[in-house]
Amino acid sequence: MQHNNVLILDFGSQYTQLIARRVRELNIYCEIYPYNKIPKNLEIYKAVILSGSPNSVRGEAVLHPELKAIRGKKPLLAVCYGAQYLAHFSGGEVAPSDSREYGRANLSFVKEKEEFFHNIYTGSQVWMSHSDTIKTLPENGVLLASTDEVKNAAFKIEGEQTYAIQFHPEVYHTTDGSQLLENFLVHIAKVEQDWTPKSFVEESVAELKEKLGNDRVVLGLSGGVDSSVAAMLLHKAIGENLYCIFVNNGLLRKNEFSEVLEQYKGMGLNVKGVDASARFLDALAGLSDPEEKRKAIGGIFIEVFDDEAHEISDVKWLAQGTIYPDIIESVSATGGPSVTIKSHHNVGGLPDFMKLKIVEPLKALFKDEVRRVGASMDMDKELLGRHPFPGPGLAIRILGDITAEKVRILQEVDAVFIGNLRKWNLYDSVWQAGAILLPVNSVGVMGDERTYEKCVALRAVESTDGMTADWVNLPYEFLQKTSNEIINKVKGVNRVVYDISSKPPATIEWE
Ligand SMILES: Nc1ncnc2c1ncn2[C@@H]1O[C@H](COP(=O)(O)OP(=O)(O)OP(=O)(O)O)[C@@H](O)[C@H]1O
Ligand SMILES: O=c1[nH]c(=O)c2[nH+]cn([C@@H]3O[C@H](COP(=O)(O)O)[C@@H](O)[C@H]3O)c2[nH]1
Ligand SMILES: NC(=O)CC[C@H](N)C(=O)O
Ligand SMILES: [Mg+2]
Repeated sequence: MQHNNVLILDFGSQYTQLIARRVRELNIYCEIYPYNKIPKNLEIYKAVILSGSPNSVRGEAVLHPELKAIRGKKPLLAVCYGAQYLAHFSGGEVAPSDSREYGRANLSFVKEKEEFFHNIYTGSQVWMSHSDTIKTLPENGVLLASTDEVKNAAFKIEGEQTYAIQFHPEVYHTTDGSQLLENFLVHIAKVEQDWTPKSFVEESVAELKEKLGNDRVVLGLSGGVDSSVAAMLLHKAIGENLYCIFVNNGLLRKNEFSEVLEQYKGMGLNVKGVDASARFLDALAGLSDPEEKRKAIGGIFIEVFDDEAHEISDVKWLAQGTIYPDIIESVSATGGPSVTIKSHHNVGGLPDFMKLKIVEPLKALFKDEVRRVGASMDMDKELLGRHPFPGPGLAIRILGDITAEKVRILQEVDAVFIGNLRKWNLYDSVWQAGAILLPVNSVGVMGDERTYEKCVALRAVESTDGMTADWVNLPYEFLQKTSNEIINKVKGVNRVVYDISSKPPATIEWE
């Protein structure tokens, strides 16, 4: 994209995505690349940021970026590991600090009249997370700020637009972090703040027109935010050549298939609803292992898509609502293999027999940006505010094997829970919510009779991107009413529990 573009080089810090978010919040476009996969077309980047890292510049696991084409040639901001790297390999010294420094600190010295610290003063709170410390500055280093514990908390290199900070401007607890990034990017590097949802729509539509021409495209539409926004963008670009397919996998929420189809009617999209519930339920029969269930569902999704694509003559492309976190998660900074926690049904590419090319118009956006892009196209607020819902649907919320009866029970429970969240005006303050059907029966007493029925768990989390999450402190009264209503209304359930686990160590979905 021909924007004022910022390059973030990732050394594996858990905060790299946050740097990108903070930069985007300044309406500046940026991209993350692994430190050892620096893009060749460097001319499009107006500034470069080096992230932190779990590695140490002193150990054998030091990560060496190739900075020849960057250092001294482009404005450069080095954070934590990045700062240590600049110090250690340019004539300074990095050593283990006497005590590890995690958490809050305050700037005790800030060099006056420095553009880098414009509007930031002594006392400003910063967030530290390091165990090495910069003992001496590199050649031509000029001290810009200190804390009580860390003398060399910020420095610049005389004669270059190179700045380095030991603390993390990207985390919320660094109070003036955004100001600092603005000082560097806008005031020093002169990057323009021209990246807005509206400009994104205009440019994407133009790019899609160019790329797709008169080709036909199929898109899996799920009723969720990502695929709906992707559909609107594509529709603007290629109109009737976009064929949307919404699959009823029999694992959707109660009435979701018909409601979502209805909702799409007003949007001018060309949507086909395909009821494949029997195929999915057949494929799932007898499976109770979470990964086996996920793989079976992924397989049927592909079969259904393939069948549908064959119905339309001359389809060339498959469009997907993939978003940025999906991409970043699959590239590891250090190139090492990361373990598979869950096989997402939509990740992993297409089998060879499907000869379609992939188009992913949202692959550079975070979820909240997708919502803003949707809003700038005047899409329905309710649709944009929908909680994420996993493609494998209720199958990963019914622990163990799946039967039509279990799906029915869970649909009813979920409908009461989500309905009540809406009634109590809690829906929008929760990032995602759902109910889980547990594979246990427990004893109860209803109308003087013994029952031996199912137990359900309710889960509601707050999060920004689903990578980490915490359970929501829902009002007791809400939980009480909801639990009552579920047990009274849903035959087969006699116990309700509330999940109070954060992610990590738990995940949002139970399977
Ligand atoms: N029932 C479905 N029918 C057709 N395609 C689907 C269905 N469920 C999921 N998909 C496809 O899988 C992709 C990934 O699903 P995912 O849930 O991550 O995104 P989403 O549904 O678009 O948005 P959200 O995260 O808000 O639920 C979707 O973008 C869509 O292309
Ligand atoms: O489209 C999807 N296909 C999947 O296979 C899948 N698995 C989990 N999720 C959603 O991802 C987010 C994180 O979920 P976990 O904490 O359970 O990994 C949560 O928002 C989950 O709902 C999925 N979405
Ligand atoms: N957050 C970081 O970048 C830490 C850098 C280095 N691993 C240290 O512990 O000092
Ligand atoms: Mg979804």
